[in-house]
Amino acid sequence: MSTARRRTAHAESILGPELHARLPDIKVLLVGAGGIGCELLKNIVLTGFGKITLLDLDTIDVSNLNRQFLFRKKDVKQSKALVAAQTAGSFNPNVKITPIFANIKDTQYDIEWFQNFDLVLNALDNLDARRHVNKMCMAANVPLVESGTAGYLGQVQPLVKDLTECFDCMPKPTPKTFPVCTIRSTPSQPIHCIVWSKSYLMGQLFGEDEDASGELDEAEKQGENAQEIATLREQAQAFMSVRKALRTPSKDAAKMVFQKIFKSDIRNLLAMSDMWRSRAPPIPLEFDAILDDTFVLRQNDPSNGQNRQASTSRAANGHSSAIKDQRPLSLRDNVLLFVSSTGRLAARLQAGEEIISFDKDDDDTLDFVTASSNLRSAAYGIEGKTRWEVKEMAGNIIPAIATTNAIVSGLIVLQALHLLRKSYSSLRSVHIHANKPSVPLSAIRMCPPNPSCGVCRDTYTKVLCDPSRATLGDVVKGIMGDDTREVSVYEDKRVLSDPDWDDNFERSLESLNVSRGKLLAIADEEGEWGTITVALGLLPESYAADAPPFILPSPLPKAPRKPKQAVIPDSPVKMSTLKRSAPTDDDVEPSAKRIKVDTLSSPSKKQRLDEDGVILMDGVDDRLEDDIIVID
Ligand SMILES: Nc1ncnc2c1ncn2[C@@H]1O[C@H](COP(=O)(O)OP(=O)(O)OP(=O)(O)O)[C@@H](O)[C@H]1O
Ligand SMILES: [Zn+2]
Repeated sequence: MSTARRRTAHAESILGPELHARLPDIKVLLVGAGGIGCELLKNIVLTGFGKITLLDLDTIDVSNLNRQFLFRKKDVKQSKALVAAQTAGSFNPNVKITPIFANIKDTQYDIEWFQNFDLVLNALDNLDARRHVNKMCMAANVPLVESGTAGYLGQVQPLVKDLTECFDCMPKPTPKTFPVCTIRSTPSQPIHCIVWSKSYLMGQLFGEDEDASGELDEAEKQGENAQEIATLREQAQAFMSVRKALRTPSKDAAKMVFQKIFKSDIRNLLAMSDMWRSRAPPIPLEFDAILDDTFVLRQNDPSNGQNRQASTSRAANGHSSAIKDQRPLSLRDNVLLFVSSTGRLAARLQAGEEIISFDKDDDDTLDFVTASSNLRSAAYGIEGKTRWEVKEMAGNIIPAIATTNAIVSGLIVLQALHLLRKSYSSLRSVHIHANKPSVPLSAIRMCPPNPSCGVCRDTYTKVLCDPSRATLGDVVKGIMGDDTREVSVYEDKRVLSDPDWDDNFERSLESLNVSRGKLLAIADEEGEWGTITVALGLLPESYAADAPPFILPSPLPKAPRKPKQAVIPDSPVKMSTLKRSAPTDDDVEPSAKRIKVDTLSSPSKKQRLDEDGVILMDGVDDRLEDDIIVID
């Protein structure tokens, strides 16, 4: 037996000769080369897949090395796709892995590009990219295996257009929320202070210069304490001056920010005596006294974690074995960290960075959030957290478990093989509970598509065009042909026209920022007929310059009549309940209302908070599970 034969003997006997012989020619796209992606790449290479395209936008971080076994320390800062392809390529001399170091959302990865593949495997970590790939696969009619893990939990879901539900068939659960005043003025847990610092304070100081009044008006409408809202409004005004200080070279900017946030704002809140009848009032912090070690926060207060830490921190500092990030921080440590991180962030603003938002891997922002959330906690008598803990909580991290990734990756291959065999009745959505030995796996039959899904029920078609010359009207009228129904046209969440407003019809697609890779949705105004979604591609190079600047599909697509109503059973665990994926503004039902705009404005603060998994004002009783923000 030759070496090559011996290498594949097991795979061949498991797969059967027919499928085994096909695998070298199957073109598979693997999106993501992280925890699942590395494991899955190894699996598909060893199974015998021969033509693999591996795409990932990121570079290798030291923190990936504990579970992304295709990477070594020497590879840190290199492209994940390139290194993974190189390492796994050596496992099988017959495999061709094409690595791509890019974002799957880049417009060159359009429907035509997706149609090059027989199968797509997702190994992503965020909802936005997952939804994008789902849409592209539905439009290109390429089967997709979706997957995700969160600690001990995992899920694998094969998705086939017209046969199974797609990733977007079911609305995603709303993120966990906190009422506005819990975040803004009455925190009771460390997480409230962390969310305040990460989502509110960072935005106020280092984010876009915008007005919080809309959000506060809304809070007032919802019946929140009017006096409290008025105070919050005053605070918002005062933020303007500290924002300015941070943007001009000054030694005292950090102290000025400190005085405003931890002294005057707290004093203002204290003035509202009725707020503190049933709650312990916060204590304003004294900058100089803390640095001199003369500040007494709360005497004999057992809940005062940070005073306790203050007394032990000297000892902890002295311990050479103490791990920096896990060291308890005293009040003084937090003030020093606040000053240094505010200084670093201010320097970045002055060097031209316009907006700085929290990123758990950006030390300056992590230090700032650690220090400011701990200082706020101290003022409210809440225990402090170490930098390590803040990173976990603010980064919404559930520790990744290599075993769960390995189980998921194995199951992805099994589902992929069912798809290639077209044994659709064998397809299963599989849920993994790796910490429940009695029922570690549950397999569920696939649900049919949700008839009112705004993604997989669309009729997809393609128009090739020169976006600088073709107009919106060319495409819409061309696709509608002699059909005279009233339609609205959308690109993502933008409304480009509706039956009473067709001003954009004369404009070129380019001027509307609609080009290759974008999708135009033509929706029936009455909602009786399905939506036609047009994928835009480029004209062939040989196309005559004097011919019309677009090529319409032939025959023209016809959307089916929409069913009256749809009731689809929910599946027990949704991919979206799996963590480690930040929700985006897309985190709404697919058919949710769209915004009528010519140019998209920047997201509001409210929206940014939503993206962080926090919606202001909802359910006062919402609680956190294990101090982790379950965000989607
Ligand atoms: N839009 C995208 N295009 C291409 N690759 C993406 C996109 N979004 C996410 N990814 C990749 O998907 C992979 C997901 O892997 P994983 O969940 O293990 O995340 P990680 O970044 O490696 O680890 P962690 O987030 O836990 O530090 C990452 O390598 C990430 O770069
Ligand atoms: Zn769907």
